[in-house]
Amino acid sequence: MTLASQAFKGLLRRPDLIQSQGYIGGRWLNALSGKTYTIIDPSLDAPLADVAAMTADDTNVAIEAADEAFQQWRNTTPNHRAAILQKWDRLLRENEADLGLIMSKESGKPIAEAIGEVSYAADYLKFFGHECLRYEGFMIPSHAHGRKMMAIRQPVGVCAMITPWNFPIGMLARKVGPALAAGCTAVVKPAESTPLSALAFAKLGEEAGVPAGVMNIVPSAREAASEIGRTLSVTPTVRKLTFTGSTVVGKILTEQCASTLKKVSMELGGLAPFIVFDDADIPAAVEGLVQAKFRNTGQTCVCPNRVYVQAGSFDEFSKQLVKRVSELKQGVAHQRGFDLGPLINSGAVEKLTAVVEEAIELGAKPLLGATKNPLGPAYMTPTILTNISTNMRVAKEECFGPIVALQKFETEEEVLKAANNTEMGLAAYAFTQDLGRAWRMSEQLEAGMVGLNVGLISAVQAPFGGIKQSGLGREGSIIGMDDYTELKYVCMGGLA
Ligand SMILES: NC(=O)c1ccc[n+]([C@@H]2O[C@H](COP(=O)([O-])OP(=O)(O)OC[C@H]3O[C@@H](n4cnc5c(N)ncnc54)[C@H](O)[C@@H]3O)[C@@H](O)[C@H]2O)c1
Ligand SMILES: O=C[C@H](O)CS(=O)(=O)O
Repeated sequence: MTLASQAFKGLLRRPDLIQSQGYIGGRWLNALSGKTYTIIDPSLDAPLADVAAMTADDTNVAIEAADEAFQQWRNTTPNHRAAILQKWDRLLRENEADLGLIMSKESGKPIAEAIGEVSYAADYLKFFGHECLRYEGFMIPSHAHGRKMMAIRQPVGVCAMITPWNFPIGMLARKVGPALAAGCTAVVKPAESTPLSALAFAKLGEEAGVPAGVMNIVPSAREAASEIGRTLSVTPTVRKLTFTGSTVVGKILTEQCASTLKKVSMELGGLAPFIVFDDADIPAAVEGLVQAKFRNTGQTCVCPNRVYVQAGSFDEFSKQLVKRVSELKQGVAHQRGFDLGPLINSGAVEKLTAVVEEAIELGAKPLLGATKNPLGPAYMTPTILTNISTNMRVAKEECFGPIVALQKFETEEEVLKAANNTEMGLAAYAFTQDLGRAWRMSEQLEAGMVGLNVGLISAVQAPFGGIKQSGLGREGSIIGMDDYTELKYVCMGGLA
């Protein structure tokens, strides 16, 4: 009995969704090296599965398979592609309980959120399974008799996709959906911590009718990530690379892709400001912060990382926030009834614990938490700090975990300057009941996305992405296919 079959024994309606091999050219394959690596269940700090440890050699096979498949897939009709995406959508929803459990055990995401992510991923397939039916070029008024002028859209070709562990199916569907809808093919490198979700996604894609080679999954251990990334970046056959992850890796990939001048889209790190004005609905602002900050136990790119509360409401807001966060239940991610799970691994806890300790050494005061969590090495206690100064790491670094650093401000001008004083610009939030201020915040906050009086903003129909060093391009929405197509101008003469 394999490690995975033991770990998931009796838990899945579809045990065959657990795949430990890579998926290349429509075949489930071991790594060419024959090697595997072991992933961990962070809730239990226990081995979960042995997975094919693929490398650049396997990636080259996948690129060839995607290129071969592209020659046919590009010529399919939008209706054909739409039917497959819409069936895939249905299969994800039919199997959301199993997919959620798989994701929860490999990532530590609370089970209700994991199942919710499966629905979010299915929404992307549904959305682009309809978008591709209406996606068109345009006719252009001719300046001369006897001519017809038009612009047509054509698929870019083979697309490389590198995805993170915090939304292992959502981020994958956000890329695969528009790419396949446009007629492109894909080579996917999932995060080393969460390969099972990507492989289960591919298993259902196979059942939905995705042809061999159209989507290829190359699982790999962390030490192979850079060689696989380089291979995807420098191989001319790959015409686009889309990445979701940290800014530091995004810069490496963007630089590598310059050698073949690929299209790149980058969904990178965040450092979201969360601003609460005195005129805000304070209970609603507290709830909005809890929803935005503690989703996935604080491990999302759009989590607030800097919380600014105006002086007149600071004490009341702090009191209500401490009470609300104290009510959050933390436990084993794949068991129902918990709001918070572990972080992705014990290393993340060690990194964030050092950030909290540094802040306290520099004068920060813990209102809640800042204590060792007895649940296990990957668990971090929800922590609220006040008396924050801007030289603290907690005030200027992306803290991927359940840490809130509260900062007081006096004026709108002061907080806007502080909020924009960063090279990051993914999401930003402001709570105010003054309409003029709401518009000033939405227009002057330097971010790709702004939430006004709301903490949860992500949606498939919205353009998702950042500015400055939080990314390049947008995913989702009616423009979500643009980066997977080339616009070709056609001028037809001789028609007089
Ligand atoms: N903007 C968004 O939509 C979004 C969404 C989720 C996560 N993120 C960001 O991702 C970060 C956390 O996720 P993470 O820890 O998985 O990020 P990460 O950058 O460490 O890893 C992301 C992916 O890149 C791969 N990778 C790592 N080094 C690589 C290299 N040299 N070449 C090629 N691939 C490489 C990893 O294996 C993984 O698949 C945070 O900064 C978060 O803000 C952004
Ligand atoms: O980490 C952030 C992802 O983009 C997830 S979501 O789109 O905000 O749900």
